[in-house]
Amino acid sequence: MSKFTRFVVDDIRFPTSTDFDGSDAMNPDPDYSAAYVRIETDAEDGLTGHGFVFTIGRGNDVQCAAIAALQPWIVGRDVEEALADLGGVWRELVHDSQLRWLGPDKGVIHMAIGAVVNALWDLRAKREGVPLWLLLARLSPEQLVDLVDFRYLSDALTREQALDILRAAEPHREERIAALQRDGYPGYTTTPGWLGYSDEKLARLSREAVADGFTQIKLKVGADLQEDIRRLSIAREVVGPDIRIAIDANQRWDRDEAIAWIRELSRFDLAWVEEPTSPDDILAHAAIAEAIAPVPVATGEHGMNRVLFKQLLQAKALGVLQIDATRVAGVNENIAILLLAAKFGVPVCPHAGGVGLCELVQHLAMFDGIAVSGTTDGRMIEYVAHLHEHFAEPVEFVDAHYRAPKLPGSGAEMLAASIAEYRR
Ligand SMILES: C[C@H](O)[C@@H](O)CC(=O)C(=O)O
Repeated sequence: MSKFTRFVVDDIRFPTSTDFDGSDAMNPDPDYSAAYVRIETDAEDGLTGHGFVFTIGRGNDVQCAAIAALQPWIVGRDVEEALADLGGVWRELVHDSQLRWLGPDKGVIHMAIGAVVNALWDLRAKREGVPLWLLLARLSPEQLVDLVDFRYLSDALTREQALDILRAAEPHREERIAALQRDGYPGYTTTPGWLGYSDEKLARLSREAVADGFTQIKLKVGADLQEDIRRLSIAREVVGPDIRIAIDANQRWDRDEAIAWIRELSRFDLAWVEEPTSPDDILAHAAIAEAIAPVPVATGEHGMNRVLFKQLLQAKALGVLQIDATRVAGVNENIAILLLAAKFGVPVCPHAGGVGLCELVQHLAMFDGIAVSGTTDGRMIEYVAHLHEHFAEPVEFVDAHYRAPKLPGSGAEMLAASIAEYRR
């Protein structure tokens, strides 16, 4: 029997480097930051659980305060009991009437719960000696549905339907695990596409992406139409007709502006149009999706909770669903969203532009490919080539594929030296 004894929150900020830009139409100068939590126990194994929320600059103060406020919910409780029932812990935190009042199910408090839930999953995977993706991929369908809260979802997805999805994928799980360990999971890159890069850098990085084996790149758009046309002309010229180019407006447009702007850019043969408008505006997304078909709308990195994803799917408002490992309330809620996507037959291509998001979200995509959708067809994880060196198990990326993580845990643990150097 052991207890949770310490709960340490660190405000970690990585200033934008001269080499890496990271700017988009709504975030001109982002300082990538992490509101980072480490949970300790009095167990002899000395293992710790790590989780974080990706934020930008001073917003990290607010997020750290929200995570710190959750300490009384964790410290002092029994470790084995909590880790054996992470569905119960999730429900307790998300349905707590005092925390719920601050949402419900949205904003900094919801993301704070996500960081804590993810830290508990990190600890559980370390205790079981396996990477998180493998731990999840070997849970039974019954254990997986017990992690999910079907309240507010049952008009689109019931527990029984979720069980059917998971049972359908169950027979070939071990073959898919072997294939993942052999081949990796496909990725696409946003590295060439940040708004602040010169034409020369855009062309060079796009050329390098193709040489590195990528079949898709992503360009930020939405600040200026003529600039977008110029930058897309350069990228298309460099990569040729066979490489997919996705665009990402980071919520810049109103509905009708989005439709008109995208029509101007459609000559560049777009793979998808990401975050065209407010992430909460389901009807505008549906109208945009209808107007720009067959080019799919992609969204989700700012999706606040499972209910929003349910409605986006019900309204046919997205064609590519982008989960984010630190936006909703942790692993459990992302399992619910993966199940919803499978129910509606929509591919999941996770968001990973930020610090540590590649490290975390790869586990969820790999789990999806093995045990939920059971496929990687039409699916890719975003890849961005920066800040990986701060993590205990940085992503391993070979021939445009994520290699399956091998170390026990969720990938969230940062190196002590990096925390010491970048902590405020
Ligand atoms: C501010 C972040 O860099 C954001 O632009 C990332 C993002 O939207 C993406 O990678 O997609």
